[in-house]
Amino acid sequence: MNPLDFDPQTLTAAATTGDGAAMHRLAVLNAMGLGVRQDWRAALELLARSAASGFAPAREEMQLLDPVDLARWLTPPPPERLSVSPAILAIPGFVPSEVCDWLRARAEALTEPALVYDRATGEGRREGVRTNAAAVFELQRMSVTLALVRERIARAAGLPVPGLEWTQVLHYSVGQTFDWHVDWLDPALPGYADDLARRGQRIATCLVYLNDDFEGGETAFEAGDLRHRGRKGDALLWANTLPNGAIDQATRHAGLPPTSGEKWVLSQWLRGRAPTA
Ligand SMILES: O=C(O)CCC(=O)C(=O)O
Ligand SMILES: [Fe+2]
Repeated sequence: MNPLDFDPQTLTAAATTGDGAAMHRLAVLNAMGLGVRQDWRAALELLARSAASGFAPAREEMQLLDPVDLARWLTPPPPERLSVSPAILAIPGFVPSEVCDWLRARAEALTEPALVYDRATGEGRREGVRTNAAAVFELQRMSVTLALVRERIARAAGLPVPGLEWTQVLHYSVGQTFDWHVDWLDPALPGYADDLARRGQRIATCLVYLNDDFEGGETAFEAGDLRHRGRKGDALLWANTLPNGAIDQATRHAGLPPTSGEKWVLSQWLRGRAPTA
């Protein structure tokens, strides 16, 4: 199977001949509604068939999700409001602990440590000012499990799944930080014009804390001097825009550096709509 091939027809043909990798890829497309109409039942059926064919990644996901409680995945737990303006919600118990571990392990395999080349020693060393490292889960790396997490995030935010950017998992070692920033794209900057026209604004951000065995490392908001650190599996969801659609200047925030241990967090940026071609 061509690693770049995500054409549903090609995949369906391959799946008919018993190709487990094609079945898994089709499961992902059905879960995301990408190139096909979104169909969670079909996605889970394809995942089961792929696992039964012996395709190892599908078997792993089946084991992880077993038994898949679809209704539960599709119903996010009730949020707690941390702030009205900016609008920030905490959602405890958003992702099961074993799924957090799995996502972290997959990110760990992908994340390049944030090293800079030290001319004196010729070795890589950590640089304090360098931002945290990130693993991007683009389509090639997508799984039914991550599609379930993304679906749950979209539902919690009340925004469409096709508007979700590729999910990232961020990693912070002691002292590493995601410095003060906003997640909305500045409409005043010409460099963002094309992207804004095609994809729309980043209306919301959702974080899922994948571990909590570290000190420091809070998510901090300038407004109200808010600092938040969820437990493993908890989500933090906030709006980057005001109800009238304008960017919310009060959403400046940072990922503060852990003072001991390391922090793993899933970061999901959400647009308000599917991209135009
Ligand atoms: O790690 C954090 O707490 C903040 C992450 C963040 O700001 C982002 O992903 O946009
Ligand atoms: Fe951010």
